[in-house]
Amino acid sequence: MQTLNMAYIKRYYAPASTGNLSVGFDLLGAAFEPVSGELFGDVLDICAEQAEMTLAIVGRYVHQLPADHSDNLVLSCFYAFERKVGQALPRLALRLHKNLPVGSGLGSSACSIVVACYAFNDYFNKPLSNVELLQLMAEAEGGVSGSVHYDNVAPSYLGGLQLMLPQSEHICRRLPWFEHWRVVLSYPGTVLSTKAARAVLPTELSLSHSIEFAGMLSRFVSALYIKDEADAAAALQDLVAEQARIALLPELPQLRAALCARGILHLGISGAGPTLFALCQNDSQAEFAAHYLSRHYEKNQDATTQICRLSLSGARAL
Ligand SMILES: Nc1ncnc2c1ncn2[C@@H]1O[C@H](COP(=O)(O)OP(=O)(O)OP(=O)(O)O)[C@@H](O)[C@H]1O
Ligand SMILES: N[C@@H](CCO)C(=O)O
Repeated sequence: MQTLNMAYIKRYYAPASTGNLSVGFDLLGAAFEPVSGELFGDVLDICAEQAEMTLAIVGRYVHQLPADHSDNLVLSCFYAFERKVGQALPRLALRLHKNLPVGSGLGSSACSIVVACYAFNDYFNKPLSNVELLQLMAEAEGGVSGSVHYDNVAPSYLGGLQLMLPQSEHICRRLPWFEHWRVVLSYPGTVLSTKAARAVLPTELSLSHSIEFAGMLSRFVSALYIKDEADAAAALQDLVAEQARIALLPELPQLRAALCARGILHLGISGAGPTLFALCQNDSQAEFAAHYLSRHYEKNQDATTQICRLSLSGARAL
């Protein structure tokens, strides 16, 4: 209990992230931060070195986490980090500010994993390289969702819009982005586990479908590089997950039609959902989308809608 009010030695932050970005199932992800400057991501305080590991949890979404803190990803990341480093590390008093809702499609588990691994590596003088750290994060994320995918951990750690590069030693690469784009993230307040949302996915894609998927992702990436905003927006088509997941988010088509009728570029599923992301060309569109989604998509007191820009820096010490 004492850690709840303890001063901290170091404080770390990792931002929310949107996996898939509609067009890049498991291969594309972006980190976002509210334009208001609010910290919409988890914060981890290292409060003291001591004989045993302890974790206190505070923050808006603490009630969505298991009551038994020994199950918390922050602690499992500490032991996984210690194993990867290969030497016994001093035990810490930790405090997690759980600012992201769990099972939301905002990369909540990834965010806790990223902030924890980043914090331990920084605090213990960087024994792991960027790539080793990213692999550790992805393994931890795989343990939660049932499959190793980097599309939340990579952007939350490195910032920006990240494209995964299968079989490359680089793991992922940052893509260009339109600086004036705003993304409205709307979380309805209901929980959807990533495992459950993955269970409904098709296990195979036909040849023609695979080519269409690869083609649409290529169209999006090339449009970003040549700065063709209209073509990039037109390529935001989910040809893998949306059809299978629509039964879990039945309001999406109607909400999308209403927002796109106002010139908003796209409304898609953030990660596995239920959060939706609206891609907007400017602040006034973003304000409209935020107002509309707050009114028509939020369902309870856990809900939140945030107007965001791309998080350029990702995880960091505060
Ligand atoms: N610090 C933590 N943050 C988030 N989830 C945690 C944490 N510690 C343990 N968990 C558990 O990990 C699981 C996270 O589930 P899940 O992957 O569905 O959520 P999510 O990461 O919020 O989803 P998404 O990636 O779609 O945003 C839950 O069972 C949750 O109780
Ligand atoms: N790419 C993952 C993201 C989970 O947030 C999925 O859609 O299942």
